[in-house]
Amino acid sequence: MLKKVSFMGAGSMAESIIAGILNKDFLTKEQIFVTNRNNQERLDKLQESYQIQVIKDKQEVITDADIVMLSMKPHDMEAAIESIKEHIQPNQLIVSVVAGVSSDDISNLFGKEVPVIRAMPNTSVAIGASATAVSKGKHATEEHINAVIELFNTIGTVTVVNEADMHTVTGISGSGPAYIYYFVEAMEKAAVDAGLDKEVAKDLITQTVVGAGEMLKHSGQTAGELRENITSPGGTTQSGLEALAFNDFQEAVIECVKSARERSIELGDKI
Ligand SMILES: NC(=O)C1=CN([C@@H]2O[C@H](COP(=O)(O)OP(=O)(O)OC[C@H]3O[C@@H](n4cnc5c(N)ncnc54)[C@H](O)[C@@H]3O)[C@@H](O)[C@H]2O)C=CC1
Ligand SMILES: O=C(O)[C@@H]1CCC=N1
Repeated sequence: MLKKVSFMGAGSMAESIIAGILNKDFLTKEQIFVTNRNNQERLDKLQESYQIQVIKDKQEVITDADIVMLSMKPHDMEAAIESIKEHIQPNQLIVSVVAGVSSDDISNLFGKEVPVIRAMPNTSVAIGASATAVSKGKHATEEHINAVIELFNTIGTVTVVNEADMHTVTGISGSGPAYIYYFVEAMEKAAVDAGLDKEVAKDLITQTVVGAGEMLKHSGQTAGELRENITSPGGTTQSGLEALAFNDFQEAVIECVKSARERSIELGDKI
């Protein structure tokens, strides 16, 4: 049973997770503590929005926390860990949502064998719809990973992966929502350019993405089968898909995921 969860980092990911777990009543606002590097205005805003415990003093934030959630950018991790490492106790679990950085490197930064679980959620945690992948570092136990699965299960699905696969996961489901939004932006632009009202376009495209997602989840068919069902020979879909193929859509998406994956590796290597 978690009594206190503390966030080191108060940016968009921390806020999304906090919003999600409060929404689902997984923790109360009295149990969530958050700090950041040095931005009191941001902490005040989070306090106002969620009535959580915002505290400037990093040691105070982590004291007695069952989970310390590292939610800063990779390049800020070293300084953040430096500021708390003396005060971390052996019974405290470190959960890192930071892209790229391995659990071994995190333990090394603490300078002790702290249990580390890595989690790669996406911003859909805010509405309880994340696809989160989790992996266990070598000093973490089954009990540790189960606690983290339970937390992220309240705000979406959870898949356990080997840590070596975290770079790929980051490239698909961590960054993934942004690719979908980029695709939607392009669809909206095409619709508006063709004279459709912006709001009408937005509503139609949004429901199209939601419906396609539901079909992927519930129809029992593969993406390829679902696509083929829509594609009448000589019809509009075929014509549209041919334009995508002519413009190297698949290659672009494959490059996109490869590039994100490689960046995750690079971010980890910098530690
Ligand atoms: N934004 C996203 O969709 C996702 C982000 N992530 C990971 O989450 C992490 C945070 O990302 P964002 O929230 O987007 O970044 P952000 O830039 O919005 O927030 C970073 C936070 O870390 C704080 N910080 C920096 N140095 C610190 C220190 N020394 N001590 C305490 N706090 C410190 C900053 O003040 C800020 O509040 C990144 O490592 C990213 O890889 C993971 C999955 C998805
Ligand atoms: O862009 C990033 O580095 C982070 C990791 C996954 C999503 N956002």
